[in-house]
Amino acid sequence: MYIKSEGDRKPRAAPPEPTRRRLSIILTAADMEPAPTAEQSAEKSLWIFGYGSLVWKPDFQFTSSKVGFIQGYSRKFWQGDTFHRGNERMPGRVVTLQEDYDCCTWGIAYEVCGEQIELSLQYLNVRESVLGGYATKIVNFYPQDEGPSGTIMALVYIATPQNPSYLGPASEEDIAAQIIVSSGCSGHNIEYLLRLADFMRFFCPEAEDKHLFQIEEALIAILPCFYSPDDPLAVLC
Ligand SMILES: N[C@@H](CCC(=O)N[C@@H](CS)C(=O)NCC(=O)O)C(=O)O
Repeated sequence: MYIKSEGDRKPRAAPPEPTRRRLSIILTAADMEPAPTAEQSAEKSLWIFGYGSLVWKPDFQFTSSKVGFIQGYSRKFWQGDTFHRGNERMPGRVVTLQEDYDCCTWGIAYEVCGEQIELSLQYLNVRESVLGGYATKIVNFYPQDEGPSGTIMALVYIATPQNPSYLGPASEEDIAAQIIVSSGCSGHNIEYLLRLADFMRFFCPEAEDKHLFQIEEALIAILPCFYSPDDPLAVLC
């Protein structure tokens, strides 16, 4: 099943060969854990959909994960961040979801079972809501390569325009310029952008995301030193 993604459908040019380090970071998040045991299957489970840093840094225990998408939203670098990727004087820019009927947003859904549920929600409440300004919502998640019958209800964290850190729309060039000068407790804002772009290139090559890749292109145009065919993150790591 393929839902029209943001922008055009044509696959992008073949991505640069991923270096082992970059792909190993992304694979950690997307690695399929062993099938749940019978006891786990009998346990309660919750699915959590990630579309920003959660696709490459979930940092909570989960039982399984699936790459896929949610419908009716587009991913935008419209949320300010004064902790993880910025500070009060120079807020960074991280992603949130904008309601957009014709679009879908790709990411990873993580299944948490049993005690993983409370532990993951406690952790994400601090990381996403307390420190990030995100609120929770329940959405339908469509796993890659599964039909409509495979739809899964998932929890997602969205930063609405009502939260105090919301920055709203800006040109991709201005967003790139803000990302270049921002860094916070979790690292540089450039890393946040490039790891998300890497995830999309390697796990969702068919799912165009114009906003994300235009920001990446604008950043590379400003700082060509940050982009070498083998590892754009070399300078940061
Ligand atoms: N809720 C989105 C965005 C999450 C996100 O990027 N949140 C920021 C909070 S401002 C974060 O956790 N950053 C951690 C980091 O940048 O390493 C997701 O599902 O991935």
